[in-house]
Amino acid sequence: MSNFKIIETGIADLVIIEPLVFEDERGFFLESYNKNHFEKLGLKMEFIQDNHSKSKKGVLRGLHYQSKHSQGKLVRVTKGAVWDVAVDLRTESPTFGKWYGLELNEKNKKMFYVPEGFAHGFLTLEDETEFQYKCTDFYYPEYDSGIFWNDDILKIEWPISDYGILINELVISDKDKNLEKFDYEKYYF
Ligand SMILES: Cc1cn([C@H]2C[C@H](O)[C@@H](COP(=O)(O)OP(=O)(O)O[C@H]3O[C@@H](C)C(=O)[C@@H](O)[C@H]3O)O2)c(=O)[nH]c1=O
Repeated sequence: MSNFKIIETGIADLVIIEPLVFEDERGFFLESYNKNHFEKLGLKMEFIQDNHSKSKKGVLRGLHYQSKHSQGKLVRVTKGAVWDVAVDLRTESPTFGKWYGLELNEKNKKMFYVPEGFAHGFLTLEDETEFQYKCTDFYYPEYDSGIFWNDDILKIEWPISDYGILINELVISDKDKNLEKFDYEKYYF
């Protein structure tokens, strides 16, 4: 018996994790990580940094990766909602350059494991969205890298208008507005 259910995405190692939610008259309880249960499901990783960000609706963060010290990230939303995206940057992977996206929100309580060798980003769909994640490596600003969110080759289908967000009202950091294009010839990982 596991407290977690794994859903495959079609991209190797990139999985959706549904925690078992125990509800009662007080509210709910869930395990957001359990080393033993994860290992029994084939998810062997060691987390060494936890992060938490809060964003208003229409914020787009990403697509980020570290060129060295690549981070695996176990991501989830504890308040609000995001549309979360991972891009396979593993040069030898049959799905190199492919992306997968899904909604993570406080109701569905889904988690997403984005392994090392991927770029990651998200769009917030509600105000006051809180995003929390565990990482398998530390943050190294000198290796902080990324790919432009609206890259012509990746063609990520961000559900911007579906949520009544106007493209020219997206809130994106200056750093993220100036990220590189995706390059099939580049060796990422
Ligand atoms: C990511 C990070 C940032 N910082 C600092 C640097 C900067 O001054 C401030 C904000 O950083 P950023 O603008 O890079 O934050 P943000 O855009 O939220 O970065 C995050 O985006 C998502 C999509 C990811 O996948 C994460 O791994 C991370 O890259 O926080 C840390 O001190 N440690 C960290 O681990």
